[in-house]
Amino acid sequence: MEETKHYDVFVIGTGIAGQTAAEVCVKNNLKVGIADNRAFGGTCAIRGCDPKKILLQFTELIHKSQLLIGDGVSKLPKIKWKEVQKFKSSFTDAIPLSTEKKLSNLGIEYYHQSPIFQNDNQVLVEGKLISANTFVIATGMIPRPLKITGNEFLGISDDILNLKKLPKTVTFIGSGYVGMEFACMMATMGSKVTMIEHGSKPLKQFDAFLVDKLVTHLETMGIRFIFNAEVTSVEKLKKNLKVNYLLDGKEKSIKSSKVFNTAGRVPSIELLELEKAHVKFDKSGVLVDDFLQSVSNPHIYACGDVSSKSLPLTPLSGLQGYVVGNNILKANSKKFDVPCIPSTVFTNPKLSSVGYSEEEAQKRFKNIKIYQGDASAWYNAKKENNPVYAYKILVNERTNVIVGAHLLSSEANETINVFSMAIQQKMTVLQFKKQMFTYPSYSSDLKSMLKDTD
Ligand SMILES: Cc1cc2nc3c(=O)[nH]c(=O)nc-3n(C[C@H](O)[C@H](O)[C@H](O)COP(=O)(O)OP(=O)(O)OC[C@H]3O[C@@H](n4cnc5c(N)ncnc54)[C@H](O)[C@@H]3O)c2cc1C
Ligand SMILES: NC(=O)c1ccc[n+]([C@@H]2O[C@H](COP(=O)([O-])OP(=O)(O)OC[C@H]3O[C@@H](n4cnc5c(N)ncnc54)[C@H](O)[C@@H]3O)[C@@H](O)[C@H]2O)c1
Repeated sequence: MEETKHYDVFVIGTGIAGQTAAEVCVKNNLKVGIADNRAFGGTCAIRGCDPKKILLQFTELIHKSQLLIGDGVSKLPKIKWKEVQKFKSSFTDAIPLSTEKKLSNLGIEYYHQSPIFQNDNQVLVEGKLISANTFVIATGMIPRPLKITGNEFLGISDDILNLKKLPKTVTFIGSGYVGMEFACMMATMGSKVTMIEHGSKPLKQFDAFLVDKLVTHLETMGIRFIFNAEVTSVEKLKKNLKVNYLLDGKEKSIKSSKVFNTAGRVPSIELLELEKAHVKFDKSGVLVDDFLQSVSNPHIYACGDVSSKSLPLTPLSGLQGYVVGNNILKANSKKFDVPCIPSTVFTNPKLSSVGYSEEEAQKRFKNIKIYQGDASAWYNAKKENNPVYAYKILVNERTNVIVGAHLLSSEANETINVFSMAIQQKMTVLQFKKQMFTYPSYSSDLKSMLKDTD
């Protein structure tokens, strides 16, 4: 007979969503347990946003220097990749232990295994049968395995982040956020990069006018894009990997020393045996209602990337963890309203977006006004010799309220936050133009983007 244990709340997953939900509950005197089957700390801190940005700051240094060669820069900085990796590891290596310490100090008991549901309110973990009044599923997402021969030769984003040296040639299958960011990083560092995408363009969620400009720029950096292609298999050769694909019905192939699967991520639910707990799920994740409670089992909530109501972004996962914690404490008192959430693809230049896309705004409002332009001749871009700078701002014509902003620039990840606040505050163009910004700065350009041209 297994040892049994009971918790008020048992959380599965120690990423931002799971940690936030657990913390809210334990700070309100509930008995909380948590489990993770990998090192504690989650994707963002160990295998995602944070280590990625550490690596990218070095490639950004190279990119900025490349643009200024002959105008004051005579030689590109020499990046020692081994040292870069060591620096990055000094952040990531510390996360698991500090997370365990934090959980322990809060009085949360933890387990290092994937729990397996036994029934509606019991799991088996580390040989213990654990019951809880409420379970929180916060297991995030994992790369979607490609069902092709040779899938085992493909690397994933974890492998890219830990590369000991940069490959001379590299192919990415899939050109979403992950593929585009790492392709840009490696191309800047001198790798010959090919992107194979089954759609007709990359970054489908982003504004086409800006995506086209980004792609054109990345092509001038040497990245080769192959669109509308279906990868059929990957073969291991003596030195290289060979990717076979179909393009316009013709069989083609490309060789490179590394190939990465960047074709999207799927909810990490396979090991949990959710069927035994009557938890409904589909390809979007655990099906939840507006309170982030399972639609089929009231003992269970889901938050973060794994919930059907998430957009896989760190700030949203944290917010969902907070909502779940509060709904456990105060019987479904907080609905999860999708906030106005900005997002950035960290390429060079960066592509950022907040609020409605042009297509969404067209559907939602009778008339919209579009402020769109190429700002590469503006001072900010020119002082960097940066050939790419563009924008599209959407305004509800009836009310003059700003409803969407899309930016492509070296500082778009910061300036998009200004538009995010404006949209949340339902600012009109006039109110926005009354704001004062520092000069010279990319923020000071934002008002100029809202100038009437006629
Ligand atoms: C390469 C990369 C770069 C990214 N960059 C950004 C960025 O710049 N900005 C941004 O906003 N977002 C970024 N994201 C997305 C962001 O990392 C996620 O949205 C966020 O980490 C999700 O948090 P979470 O808590 O929901 O899940 P996670 O952080 O993934 O945590 C889930 C935890 O559950 C554990 N787990 C999984 N299955 C089980 C199981 N069966 N049993 C027990 N434990 C389990 C995992 O080990 C993990 O620790 C990036 C993602 C990747 C992959
Ligand atoms: N900067 C950020 O905020 C950031 C960075 C990385 C990831 N993320 C989050 O993680 C999520 C996952 O990112 P991702 O890049 O893994 O997925 P994604 O869904 O953004 O992109 C996957 C791409 O692969 C393509 N694809 C799918 N199957 C394919 C196939 N068989 N062959 C060729 N191409 C194929 C898709 O058409 C798409 O363009 C994102 O939605 C994002 O929310 C965010």
